[in-house]
Amino acid sequence: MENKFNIEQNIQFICQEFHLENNQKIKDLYNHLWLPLTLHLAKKFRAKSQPLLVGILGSQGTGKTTLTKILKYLLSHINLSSVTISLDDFYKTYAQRKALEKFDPRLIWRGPPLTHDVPLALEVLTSLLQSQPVVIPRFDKSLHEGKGDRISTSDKITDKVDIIFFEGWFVGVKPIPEDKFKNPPHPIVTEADKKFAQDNNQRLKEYLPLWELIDYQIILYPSDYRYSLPWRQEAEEKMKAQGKTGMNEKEIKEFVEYFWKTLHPKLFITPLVNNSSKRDSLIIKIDQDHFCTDYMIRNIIDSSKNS
Ligand SMILES: Nc1ncnc2c1ncn2[C@@H]1O[C@H](COP(=O)(O)OP(=O)(O)O)[C@@H](O)[C@H]1O
Ligand SMILES: O=C(O)[C@H](O)COP(=O)(O)O
Repeated sequence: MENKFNIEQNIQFICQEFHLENNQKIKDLYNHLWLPLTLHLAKKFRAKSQPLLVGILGSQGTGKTTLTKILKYLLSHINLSSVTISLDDFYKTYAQRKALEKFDPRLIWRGPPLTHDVPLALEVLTSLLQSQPVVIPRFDKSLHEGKGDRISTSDKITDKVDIIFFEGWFVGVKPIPEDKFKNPPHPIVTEADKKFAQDNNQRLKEYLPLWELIDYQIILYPSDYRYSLPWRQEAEEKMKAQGKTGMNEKEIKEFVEYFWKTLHPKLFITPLVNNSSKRDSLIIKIDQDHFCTDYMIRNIIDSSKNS
């Protein structure tokens, strides 16, 4: 199956298309992560023989969007169709979030539990899993000075899709025991911060039916969660370079810290990583330049190469 992949040509395309520097690290990622993972997902799909829902969890800027685009491209080489949906696509509209802010003034930014339309997400993902025609909403983060809004151009899917990528900053994250908030990590400092974190923990319950649909979970796990700040700045710069409006530096910092206060990666993602089972999840440990540092990954997915 591997000879369907022209390595040099694919790497060149990926780098050009996704604005990555063509270097040895990218070649290593291609050989040890992207290609074996593509084959692993194909194997999982064939075993299920129905659409496979792959959840991709990673804090801000870990590379969820880039990874799903690459996997989508490689899957097309073995005639598997895929679609990517972001948790962000299910954000409530700008107007709905303005109303939400009146209900809870702490919801000043998009992001926390309650700012998504969960029933809509359930409807869309269930339809895709049942190969029913569906309209996927889309969200543009650049609107309203970076606050974002749902856009009118949605994606209509009428053909059967083999693999559904569902990516987002807390896709698959579950509520944690209350005692974990006794000595919370920075920047959860004040009593008000603590209360906000605890309320978000409770509000996560609404999302559990969504996570139950996931067949296979991938977690992009940075060696330091604080990398989200430079990554987010980088992404916002790229957005502005395309002529779109975005947040300024101060706003980006507040936004990223807000996410940490909402569902802190140390509280919510680290336990998932520590308790994951190899059968239904894959942990991809990454360093600051998004390079996968964990060669164990080969052991997990190597078997797929022979299929
Ligand atoms: N494997 C990679 N190598 C180098 N840069 C990457 C890689 N993956 C993502 N990036 C860069 O990191 C930034 C955030 O990536 P993105 O895919 O948008 O993350 P997310 O969707 O998790 O927010 C972007 O500027 C992107 O080009
Ligand atoms: O609303 C957002 O900007 C995202 O949910 C978090 O950012 P990300 O796309 O970098 O994860």
